[in-house]
Amino acid sequence: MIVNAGVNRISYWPADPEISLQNEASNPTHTEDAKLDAKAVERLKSNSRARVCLLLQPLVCDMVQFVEETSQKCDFIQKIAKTLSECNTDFYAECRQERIKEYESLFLISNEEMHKQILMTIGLENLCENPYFSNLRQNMKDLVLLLATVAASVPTCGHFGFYCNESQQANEMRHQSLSQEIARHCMIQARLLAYRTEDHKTGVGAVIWAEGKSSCDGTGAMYFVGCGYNAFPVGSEYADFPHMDDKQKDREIRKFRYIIHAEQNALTFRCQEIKPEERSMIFVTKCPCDECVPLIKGSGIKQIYAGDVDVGKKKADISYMKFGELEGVCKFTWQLSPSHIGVHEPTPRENGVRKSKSLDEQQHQNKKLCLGNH
Ligand SMILES: O=c1ccn([C@H]2C[C@H](O)[C@@H](COP(=O)(O)OP(=O)(O)OP(=O)(O)O)O2)c(=O)[nH]1
Repeated sequence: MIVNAGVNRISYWPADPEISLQNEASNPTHTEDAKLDAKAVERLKSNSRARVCLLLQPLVCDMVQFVEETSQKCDFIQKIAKTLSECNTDFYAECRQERIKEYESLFLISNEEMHKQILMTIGLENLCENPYFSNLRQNMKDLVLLLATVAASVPTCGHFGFYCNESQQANEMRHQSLSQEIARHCMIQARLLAYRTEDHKTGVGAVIWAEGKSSCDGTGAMYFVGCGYNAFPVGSEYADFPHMDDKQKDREIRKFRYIIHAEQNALTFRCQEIKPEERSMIFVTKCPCDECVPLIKGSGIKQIYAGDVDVGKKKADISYMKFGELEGVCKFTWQLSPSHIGVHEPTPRENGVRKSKSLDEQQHQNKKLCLGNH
C-alpha cells in the first residue's frame, strides 16, 4: 500500500520483528507473531525500489545535546523544578537515565551476534558486514537516546500530571480524562514534533487524537486525527519569509505575522474529520493563544491538554488571555496532582480502552489477515 501510494522513501525502526524473534525460545505464541512481522518487513523490502528501503538515518551533529538542553528548559520540567527545588535539583537527569535504560532494554538487542542472526533471518544479511552493522547499531543507539531525552521532559515525577483546575472538576467527571500515561505519551509526540519548528526561538507541537466507538489494531479505541508545528506556510522556500535574528527590534512582530501556529497547522492539515459525537483531544506543548483557542473550540475538539505557562499574558503581537476563560472544552494543564484534595486519576486504560487478552489475539489475527496466504 505504501509503495503503491507513491511514497519514495521510508525510514523505519528495524527492531520490532527482531526483538520479537529474540523471544523465540521463551515464548512460542510470540514466535508465531514475530514470524508474521518478519515476513511483513521482508515483503516491504522486496516490493521496494532501491531508494524506498532506507533503514535509519544518522542524526545531525549535536542534535542530542540540543534536545537535552531544550528539554531541560521546557515548561513541564521547569514547573516541577520550582516545586522540587529544595529536595532534588537534578531530577531531570535521573528521569532521563531511567528512560534511557527502559528504552534500551525495549528497543536494542544487546548481544551483537544475536542481532546479526536476526538480521539474517529477516533477509537483511547485507547489513551484517561492517561498517554497515556498526553504523546501524550506532544510529539505533543515538535515536533511542534522543527519544528517551524527549520522553523524560514530560516525566512521571513529583505527582505532576495533566489535571483540570478545581472549578472544572465537575466537568472533568462528565468528560472523563485520559490516563496520565496516555496523556504523557501524546504530549511527548507533540514535543517531538516541536523540534521541526521554523521559529528559531520557540518550537510548538500539536497532536490531535480521537476516541472511536470500537477498538482497532495497535492503538485501541484511540485514532490519530492530525498533527502540526509552528512553521512558515507549507511549500514556502527558504528566504520566502524573513528569518530574523535576536537582535532585530521588530523581530517578534514580523515573525508572528508569517508563522502558522502548531494548532492551526494540525487542524488545517488533519487527515480525519472531527466527529461531534466522539471524544477528540488536542495536545499542545504550550498554552494555546487567543487566535487558536476559538479555532480549537469551533472545530469541535472536546479536550485540550497543554501547558499554561503564558496564560493571561499579552505580548507584542500575540496574547494568551482566552485560554483561562474558555468554557465548553475541558482543559487539562500540567500541574501538581489535586489527589491531595480528593480527586483520583481515572482507572488506567491503554490507549483509551482497558487492555484485555483478546486485544493481543485480535492484533495477531489482523496481522495474519494483512499477510493473507503469502
Ligand atoms: O497557540 C500558539 C501560540 C504560539 N505559537 C507559536 C507561534 C510562535 O512561533 C511562537 C511564539 O511563542 P511565544 O509567544 O511564547 O513567544 P516567544 O517567541 O517564546 O517569545 P517570548 O520571549 O516573548 O516568550 O509560538 C503556536 O504555535 N501556538
